[in-house]
Amino acid sequence: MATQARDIANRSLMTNSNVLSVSTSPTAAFHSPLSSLGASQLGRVVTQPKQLKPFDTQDIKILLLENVNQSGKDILKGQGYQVEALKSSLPEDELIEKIRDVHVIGIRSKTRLTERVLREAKHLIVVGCFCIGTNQVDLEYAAKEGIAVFNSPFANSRSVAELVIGEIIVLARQLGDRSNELHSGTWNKVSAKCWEIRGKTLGIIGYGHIGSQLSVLAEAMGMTVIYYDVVNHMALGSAKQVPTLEALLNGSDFVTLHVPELPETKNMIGAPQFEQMKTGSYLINASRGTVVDIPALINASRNGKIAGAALDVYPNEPGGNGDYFTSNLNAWAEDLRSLKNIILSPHIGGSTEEAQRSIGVEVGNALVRYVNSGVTLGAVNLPEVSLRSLTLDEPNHARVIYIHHNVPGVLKQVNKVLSDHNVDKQTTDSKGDVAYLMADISDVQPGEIKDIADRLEVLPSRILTRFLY
Ligand SMILES: NC(=O)C1=CN([C@@H]2O[C@H](COP(=O)(O)OP(=O)(O)OC[C@H]3O[C@@H](n4cnc5c(N)ncnc54)[C@H](O)[C@@H]3O)[C@@H](O)[C@H]2O)C=CC1
Ligand SMILES: O=C(O)CCC(=O)C(=O)O
Repeated sequence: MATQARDIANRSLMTNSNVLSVSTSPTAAFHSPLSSLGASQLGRVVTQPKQLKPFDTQDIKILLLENVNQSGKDILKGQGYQVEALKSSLPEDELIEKIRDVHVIGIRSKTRLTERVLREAKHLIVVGCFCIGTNQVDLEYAAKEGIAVFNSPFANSRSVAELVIGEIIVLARQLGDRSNELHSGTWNKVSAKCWEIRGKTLGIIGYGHIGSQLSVLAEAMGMTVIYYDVVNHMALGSAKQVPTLEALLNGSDFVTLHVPELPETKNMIGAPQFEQMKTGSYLINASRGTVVDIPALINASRNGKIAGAALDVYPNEPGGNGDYFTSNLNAWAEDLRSLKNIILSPHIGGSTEEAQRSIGVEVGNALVRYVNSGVTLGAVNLPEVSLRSLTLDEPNHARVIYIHHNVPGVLKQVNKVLSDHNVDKQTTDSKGDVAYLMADISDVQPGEIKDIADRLEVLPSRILTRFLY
């Protein structure tokens, strides 16, 4: 689909002055040392960002789902975009209705942007995943349609790692059960099968941003850390990489999963893997619900193979707060809820004020950069391409963005179209079958842009063309 309607130009190429909050206090903010210095103190010549036309920023329609943090909403509203923000996700048919109209959609982990949904998104140019995971988006299809996808690759990693540390202690001390008992009026003071975590072995599956952060925290609590990863990662502290999943399962008192949702990680922990775990060990899953075979976990808990588990993620998750977690959603839900020493949390690994605020700023800024200037730095499905901003000193310039099939001869054809003008700067890169070209051309009048657009439109390689001027 290559529609004229998705060719959005926009009024501003402004730089964003929001600061990224990585504070430990709810109110403090982190300022880059440079942000307190005026540009003149740095000896730079100040050039005003150029106001782009013909479209107003108010023409950009944005739909934010799943309670995106205020920091993200503020950045997008600050640009003058039309922002509609909903607290929960939407059922697929309602999503399709809404997505038809918007240029930008912001989601978290719940909203599935499948090919069926994206096919209807005739105006969509970019998706913001206000989270780490992007498994909920059909990235390949989006790229084929020229729709960029951004995420926040590590702003909530620390929050997940801290939750897991908490869960390790809560499981080792059966704290969830003791608390539930006392909430219902029963005093039950026990020490049998309650343990310190000092000296125990934590096995981390997936030693990426979260797994490695957790490794450091766990060692600080006196645990021994081993990890298994398909990639050979540098061990932090005294942690040791083990060669196989089986070696990790054999050697760990606590096993925790931090892998992405992939075909290879589906049911990565099932009946055979529970057999390989130590009797009386614990399993924690704060990655994706598809990674653990839950009926196998229920069996392993009932037959005493595992002494407890903590789950933050599920194959099917409710759409919003207040929805029920029952067998209507997952056939085994009631069995799971009835088990002893099982912590069930509603996908809150990344849900802290710090993480959500940082994600809002990071993804909000990425969306503004993409809409206003076409820069794809940080995109997960398109090549990462950047050009310095146009300024007021360059009044008759236009930026051409040409997303196209990665086939031979395209540059020659595009440059033929642009050849009546001076190409001041140009960059291009490809990722798989899709390539992204940006060019700033000078001495171009608004009337001439239509002509350039029309000529690019008909090139067979075209996926999507945008003009910013
Ligand atoms: N519960 C929650 O709220 C949150 C959950 N997550 C989930 O956690 C996952 C991990 O996050 P990050 O650490 O940031 O990801 P990451 O990409 O930094 O690390 C993932 C690691 O898993 C490894 N891996 C991939 N396939 C594997 C396999 N088959 N066997 C062993 N290792 C494998 C990779 O090599 C990589 O080192 C995310 O993909 C997301 O699904 C992320 C944030 C919050
Ligand atoms: O906070 C969310 O909704 C999703 C967290 C998560 O799973 C992620 O960041 O991948």
